[in-house]
Amino acid sequence: MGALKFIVYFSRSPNGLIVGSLRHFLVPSLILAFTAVVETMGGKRGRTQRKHFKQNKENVWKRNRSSSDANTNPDSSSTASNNNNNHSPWEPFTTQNIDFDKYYKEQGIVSEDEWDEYLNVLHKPLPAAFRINSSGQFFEDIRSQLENDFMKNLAMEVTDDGEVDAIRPLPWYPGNLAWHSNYSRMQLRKNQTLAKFHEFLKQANEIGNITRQEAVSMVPPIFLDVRPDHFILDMCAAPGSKTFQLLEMIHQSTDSGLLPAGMVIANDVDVQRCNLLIHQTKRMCSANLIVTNHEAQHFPSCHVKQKYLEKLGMGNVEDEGLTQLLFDRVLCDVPCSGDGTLRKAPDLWRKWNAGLGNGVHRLQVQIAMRGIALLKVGGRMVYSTCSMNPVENEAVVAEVLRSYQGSIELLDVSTELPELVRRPGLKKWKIRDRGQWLASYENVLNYRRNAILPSMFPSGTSCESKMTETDNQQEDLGPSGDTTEIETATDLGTRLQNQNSIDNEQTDNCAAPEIVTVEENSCLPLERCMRILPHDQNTGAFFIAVFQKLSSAPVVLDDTSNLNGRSTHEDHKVPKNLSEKVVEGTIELEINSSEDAKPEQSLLDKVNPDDDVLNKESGDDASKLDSSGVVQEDDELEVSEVHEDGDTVHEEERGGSRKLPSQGKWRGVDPVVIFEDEATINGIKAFYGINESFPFKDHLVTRNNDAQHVKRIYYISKSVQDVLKLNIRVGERLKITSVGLKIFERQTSKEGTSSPCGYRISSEGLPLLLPYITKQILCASLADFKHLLQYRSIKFADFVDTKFGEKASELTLGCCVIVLNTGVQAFSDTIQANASTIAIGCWKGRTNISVMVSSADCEELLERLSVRFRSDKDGLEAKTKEAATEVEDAEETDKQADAN
Ligand SMILES: C[S@@+](CC[C@H](N)C(=O)[O-])C[C@H]1O[C@@H](n2cnc3c(N)ncnc32)[C@H](O)[C@@H]1O
Repeated sequence: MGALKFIVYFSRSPNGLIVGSLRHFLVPSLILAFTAVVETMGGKRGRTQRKHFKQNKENVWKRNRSSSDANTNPDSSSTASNNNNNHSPWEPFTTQNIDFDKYYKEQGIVSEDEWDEYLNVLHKPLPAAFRINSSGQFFEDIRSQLENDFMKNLAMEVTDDGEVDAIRPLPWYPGNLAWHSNYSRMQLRKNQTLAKFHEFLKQANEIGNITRQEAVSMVPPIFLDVRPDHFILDMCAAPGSKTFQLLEMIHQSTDSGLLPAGMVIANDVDVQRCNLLIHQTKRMCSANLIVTNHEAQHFPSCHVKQKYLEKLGMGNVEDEGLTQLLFDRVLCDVPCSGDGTLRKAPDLWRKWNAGLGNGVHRLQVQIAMRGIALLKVGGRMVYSTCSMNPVENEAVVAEVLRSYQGSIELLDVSTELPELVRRPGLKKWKIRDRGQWLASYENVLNYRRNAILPSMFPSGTSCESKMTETDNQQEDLGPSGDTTEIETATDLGTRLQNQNSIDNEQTDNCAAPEIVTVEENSCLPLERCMRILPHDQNTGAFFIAVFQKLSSAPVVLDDTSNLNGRSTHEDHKVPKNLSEKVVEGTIELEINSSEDAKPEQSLLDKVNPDDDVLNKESGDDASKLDSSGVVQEDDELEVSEVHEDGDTVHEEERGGSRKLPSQGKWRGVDPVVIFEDEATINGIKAFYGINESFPFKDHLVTRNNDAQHVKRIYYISKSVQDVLKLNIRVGERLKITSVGLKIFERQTSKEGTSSPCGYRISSEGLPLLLPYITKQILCASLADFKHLLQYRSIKFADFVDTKFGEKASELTLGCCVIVLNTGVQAFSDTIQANASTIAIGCWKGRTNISVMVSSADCEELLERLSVRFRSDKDGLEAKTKEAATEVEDAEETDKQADAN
């Protein structure tokens, strides 16, 4: 059965990094085609990505120190024994982990009689899944090809496991737009039909017509309930599969040439992963996207206060555009231990231990808190992880609910997406630390209180409050009255002794609690959370919780917060209970950021005289916390408009309307500069005959201050423009790594320099501009259009339609657009483009027309055309001929009219 194989796995490691591992092992036959993401991206991947993957490559067979060290860590001791002592690198990797089994059995993640099935499925490779890009021009064709061709033709092709219907739509995903495929790579190559399917997947993925994505990972954006006018923040966005989904959602129903009113900010802390994100989302061609690079828990506030505007004599907030950056939707897909991806990343079996989840809990809470703070009242936030662990899931949700009590609600979404099988969140769980079970915070030894936090436990209470509670109301221990004693003080003493010997560490400062420890049970409605488990519908695992913000929450920051097991360091200041001191208004968590604000001169210096103040402010956000820990509302960003001497600056004093200056303060990040070089813009407009209704002003940006040497010009939507303007106003708090859609590119070829226009239209920008172009645009017959895609360059005289060849020769030297005549269009010079218009960017040279589209794009487009037009091929050609005759007749009539 097995065959010796080299398999390259790319998987999400616990911290969210993509880990590539070259494995040398006996394949039990089911190695999924999609697992080797590299295969599809390989040849085309940019330098940055290759470097990134290379750096993370790890041979899971190589015995490293951590596996031999595992004996010293009680939580991974059995993992080490699982690896056994035979150091042969040829042995299949382990998919067993006794600690894992113990941990999840104890948590009651599934009932006892389900356990074997659960584990059995968890050990199987993950079926591949992909989504059709619903905002793509060909999405209906692709869906119908899957439904009518592949699904039917492959109906007889059972998988190696005997699975029938190995490709099928995911029943819970709207509109048959997401699919499951369970063929192994070997199978995909076995016969022609499967090979064709494989080729289809590779090609469509590369172009962006489909996106490979784990089925369960598609769920969180659906629960966000996105509308095209929403401002959305994706807090931990890389590598960007969910960002892509969010962009699809806002673009879905937008007409050709128009942009939605909403926008997405996709953020990730890791610069290299931001590059993956940019690469991934580039396929979406969106002018409504900003990619930022911040720690999500410190994502900046961008807020210019109303009363400050009043102070400046600018009372009308409407006139000032956006004055605060809050979001209608926030996706909080946090870094996690990742054990929900075990089927895709089996190397995790070896690495898994309970400490992984404990280690990320604090960060997860901080990110989720920040997400809520940045949410508009009435807005939704989805919190999700690809982990099954309650400490990363229910415990985080509970802590957020406790901190924002009353001002947020955990939504019951049980009626949404009814076909998705999911389980309610847990109400009780335990914490495992260093080989010991802890049912309550009072079990935590003093010296472990830096790592094990009160918020990890179902009650969420610290020792002191717990003691007060137990003293006062022993009987009131949870809504169900579950007071099961699981450990007595004597047991605990014995356990502490055991732990002491296990850890071989001093226990001088151990707490010696004398209270009875009871199993905790959360009184919060955590059953509204959703846990998707692998054996329910043959997927990976995921956890999802949906919050709604009910009111602008008052908040107190307090050093003794539940997250502060360790110290009173500023970084750990997070909202605590809201019952004490409060401040009105939106929560502003201004926590000391480790990010680097560059105090360098930039274009901003010339425009904004307050730069020194701004730098000071963004470098020292923690100064906003007063001694009591209360956020000082008055400080909030108002200094962005105040001189150091305290004088306010009026807009007029700066010389009228303020320009959008560059983003120049972040080290290593190119500035975002509004491109307003009139001569160049007018030249572009005139060359392509771009209709005046196309909005240019303040919609073009570059990453280069020097207008004369701009290589790429990007287009931004009005929503993105508003955010950029606000960002300038607040002192460039957002560190923007990518923004907008590449619309024009400087000509670099020899011939390009002799064209009257120095810029060509990029493929990404063409769909947006198409309805507005009136010059340098021609309509070609299907035959000529296909020839162009096939041969990539055709001499004027060699076009099938000689008239088209003549017209092409009359175009001005430079970039041009060739539109496919689908029969409805007459061969005239006025082309009425709409969402269904198929067009490509070309180059009109001295003797020929050449396409300016990658060969992969050409191949995919050819494939799309052959699928779309195969059924009515004859009809189309007849229509084309008819249209050509009509035009000829019209021209003849014109000529006669002219002659008369
Ligand atoms: C689970 S992955 C996100 C997957 C992504 N949402 C998607 O669907 O493609 C977690 C991401 O969080 C990022 N991350 C880790 N710590 C972070 C932090 N403090 N702030 C922002 N991002 C962080 C990691 O770099 C990683 O890309």
